[in-house]
Amino acid sequence: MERLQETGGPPEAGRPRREGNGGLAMLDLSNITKTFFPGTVNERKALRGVDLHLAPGEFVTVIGSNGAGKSTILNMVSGKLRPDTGSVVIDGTDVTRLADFQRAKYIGRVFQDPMAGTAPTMSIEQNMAMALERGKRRGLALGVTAAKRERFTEELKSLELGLERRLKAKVGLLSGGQRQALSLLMATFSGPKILLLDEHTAALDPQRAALVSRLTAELVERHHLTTLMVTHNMEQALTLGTRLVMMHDGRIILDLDQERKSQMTVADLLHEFEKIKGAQLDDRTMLQ
Ligand SMILES: Nc1ncnc2c1ncn2[C@@H]1O[C@H](COP(=O)(O)OP(=O)(O)OP(=O)(O)O)[C@@H](O)[C@H]1O
Repeated sequence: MERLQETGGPPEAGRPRREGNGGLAMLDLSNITKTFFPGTVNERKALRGVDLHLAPGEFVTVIGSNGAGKSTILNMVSGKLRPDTGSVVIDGTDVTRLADFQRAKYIGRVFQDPMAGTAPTMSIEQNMAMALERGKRRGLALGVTAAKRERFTEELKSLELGLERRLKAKVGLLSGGQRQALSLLMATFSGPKILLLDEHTAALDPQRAALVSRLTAELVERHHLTTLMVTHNMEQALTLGTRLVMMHDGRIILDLDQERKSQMTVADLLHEFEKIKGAQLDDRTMLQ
C-alpha cells in the first residue's frame, strides 16, 4: 500500500490482524478516530480513521506536517488517550479500554525532553532499578542488589559513555545526551512489547542526536523491538527503521516498506508529500 490509505471497514473487535508471514501482528491500530472538543468552535479532528499494523520487530518511522496526528497516535498506544472509535490491540490483547498505567508493562517510551524519562534526584542505578519494576504489581523495588548492579553495569557499557563507572551519580548531573541515552536504555531493557519514541533526538545537538540514533538502532535490533518513532527529521526517518509512514491531517497518506524506503531521498519524500496533499485537497474541493 502506498497511496492515500482507505480507512477500511469497522474492525472485528479484539481480533488481531494476521500478517503476511502468518504470525500475529504485535500492534494493531484499527479504524482509530479522535476528535478533541467535538461540537465546539475549538473542534479538532486529530485522527480520521487510522489503520496501522506492525509485525513483531517492525520499526516504523512516522513523519508528517504539524498537527498531523503523530503524537496522538503514540498517545493512543500508550493509553494516555482513548480513541472515539476503533481498537488498540497489543500482541493479541485488546487494550483499548485499559488506562495507561494498566498497559505500562507492555510499553517503553522516550520523550523529546531528556528530563522527562528519568528522575534527576535519584542515582543512575536507582533509576534503572525503577525502570526494571515498571508495570509490575508490587510498588517500586528500588533496592539495588549485587545481581542487578552487575546487569546494569553490563547494559550501561553498551552505551559506551562511561556511565557504568557512575552508577551512584545523580541523573540530574548528566548531560542531555547522556540522559536521553539512559532513558532509551531504561525504556528497552525491561522487555516492552512496543517501544514508542517521540522525537527523542530533537532536543539534542547534532552529535548527540547521532549518538542516540545509533543507540536506538542497536537496541531495537538487539531486543527485536516493535517500534514506532515520530520524527521531524526526514533524513533520520529514512535512515532508521524498516518502514516509513507519512501522516497528514489525521490520516496515513503514505506507507513505505523497507525496499521502497531504501530507494527514497528526502527530496523524493517532499515531492511525494506535495503530490498526495495536493490530490487530497483536490478531492475535497470536488466534494464541496
Ligand atoms: N490534548 C489535546 N487537546 C486538544 N487538541 C489536541 C490535543 N492534542 C492534540 N490536539 C490537536 O490534535 C491535532 C493533532 O495533534 P498532534 O499533537 O497529534 O500532532 P503532531 O503530528 O504530533 O504535530 P507536531 O508535529 O506539531 O507535534 C492538532 O490539531 C492538535 O492541535
